[in-house]
Amino acid sequence: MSNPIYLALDVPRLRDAVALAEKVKAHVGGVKLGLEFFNAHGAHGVHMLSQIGLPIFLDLKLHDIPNTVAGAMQAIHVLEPAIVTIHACGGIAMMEDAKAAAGEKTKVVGVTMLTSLDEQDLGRMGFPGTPHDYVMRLTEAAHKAGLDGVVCSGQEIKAVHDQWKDGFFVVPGLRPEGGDIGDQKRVVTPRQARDDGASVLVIGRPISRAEDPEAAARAIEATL
Ligand SMILES: O=c1ccn([C@@H]2O[C@H](COP(=O)(O)O)[C@@H](O)[C@H]2O)c(=O)[nH]1
Repeated sequence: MSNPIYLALDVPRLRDAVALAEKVKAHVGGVKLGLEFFNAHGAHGVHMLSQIGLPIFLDLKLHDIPNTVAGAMQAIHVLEPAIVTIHACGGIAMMEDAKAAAGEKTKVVGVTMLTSLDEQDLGRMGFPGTPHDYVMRLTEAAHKAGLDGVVCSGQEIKAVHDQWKDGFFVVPGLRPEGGDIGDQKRVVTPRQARDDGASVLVIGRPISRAEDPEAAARAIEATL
């Protein structure tokens, strides 16, 4: 089985991102380039990281009208990402058009509810109900729209997997036992997320901010 860990490269300088990926590449299955990286380094940065030889996950969380999101998907086609994220709450038509515009080898996954939010946050934004219900509703919509899968927290992955047996599921908000959770709220360990059905385990700061990132990645890999 391939390594499900994708390292989130949320570091400001391109050369630091490349050096970090080089350091841990034996212990991860791919790299995730998000808004911080892509807005700073764009396509050039993606090409630089591609040279390391790991699959690239573009975590762009696209969220706009269908025509605009489809155009963005076409624009990144040339970068051949293995995975791209869009926001599932952008609607069924937006998700359908995004999937249709993506390259054949690119998995398009819908972000359901950010792992930095909890039930209280939902209520404060005017959405009654639990994270579980919110995630399950958006998962159903993403499935209906023909996406490859969703992004959810490790607290919902089991239910999501039960509802969508052959889906592709990305789980961030992961911390080794006792790790600092920072701004994340719905958190589980990498091992629990994997056991409950995650396809991809997104891990950033527990590796990138460790004193010895290579040792941290190796230790997390050993728990799986
Ligand atoms: O719901 C979500 C969606 C995406 N992310 C991204 O994952 C990493 C997590 O980083 P850590 O340092 O391991 O907390 C980060 O790039 C987020 O943008 C998420 O956390 N939650």
